[in-house]
Amino acid sequence: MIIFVGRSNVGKSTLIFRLTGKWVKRGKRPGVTRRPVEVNWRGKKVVDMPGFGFMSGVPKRVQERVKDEIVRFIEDNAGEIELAVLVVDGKAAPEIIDRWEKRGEIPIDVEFYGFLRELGIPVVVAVNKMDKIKNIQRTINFLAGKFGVPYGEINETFVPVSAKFGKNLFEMRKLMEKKLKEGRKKPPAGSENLEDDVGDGLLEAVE
Ligand SMILES: Nc1nc2c(ncn2[C@@H]2O[C@H](COP(=O)(O)OP(=O)(O)OP(=O)(O)O)[C@@H](O)[C@H]2O)c(=O)[nH]1
Ligand SMILES: [Mg+2]
Repeated sequence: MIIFVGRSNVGKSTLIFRLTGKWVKRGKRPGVTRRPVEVNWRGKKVVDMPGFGFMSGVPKRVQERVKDEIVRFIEDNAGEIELAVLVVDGKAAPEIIDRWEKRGEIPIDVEFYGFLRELGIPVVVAVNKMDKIKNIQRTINFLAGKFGVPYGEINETFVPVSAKFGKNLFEMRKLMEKKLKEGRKKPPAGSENLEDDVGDGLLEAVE
C-alpha cells in the first residue's frame, strides 16, 4: 500500500490522478477528499487520504477529527504501508511552517513527517505546485532543515513536482520506485551514503 498524505488542497488527488490515470475527486477548495479512497496502481493499492489542516466550511472540531482518523488509519495499516508520499504546497509551506513555529506549535507537516518515519515508513516528500515557486532548491533546503532530513538524503527524499502541469512526474515515480525497492530497512546513521557511493564507484570501474 502507498498512501498520499498532506494538508488540504496541496494537490494529493491531482497527483494521484496524474500518476495512476485513475479518476479521483479533485477540487479547488480545501476539504474535497473526506475519506481514504483506494485506487489500483501496478498491482498496489494507492490511497488518497483526506487532507489535514484547514478545510473551507468545516468546523475546527471536525478538522481535528479528520486528523485523528488519518493518524488512526496510518497506525492501523502501518504494517501494510510500504511508502508514504507526503505532499506539500511548495509555495505555501514555508510561510505556514514559520507561522506555526512563531506560535510555539509544531507545524503539522513536520509532525507528520516525524510520525511516518517513527513508524518506519519510507517517505517521499512531493513538493507540489513547483510552477509557483521561484527558488525550488531554497524551498527544498528549508523544508529539509525543518523536517530534520540530513543534507546527504535531500535528493532521495524531496522531489519538486507540478501535478497540475504534469511536471517532473517521471522523477517522482523514479524516487517512489527507489524507495519501494529499498523497503523499510535503514542502514546505521552516518554510513548510508558512503556505502552506496562506494558501490557505484565499483560498478563504474567494471563498466
Ligand atoms: N498551480 C498549481 N495548482 C495545483 C497543482 N496541483 C494541484 N493544484 C490545484 O490545487 C487544488 C487542489 O487540488 P486537489 O488535488 O484536490 O488537492 P488535495 O490535496 O487532494 O485536497 P483535499 O482533498 O481537499 O485534501 C486544485 O485546484 C488543483 O488544480 C500544481 O502543481 N500547481
Ligand atoms: Mg483530495
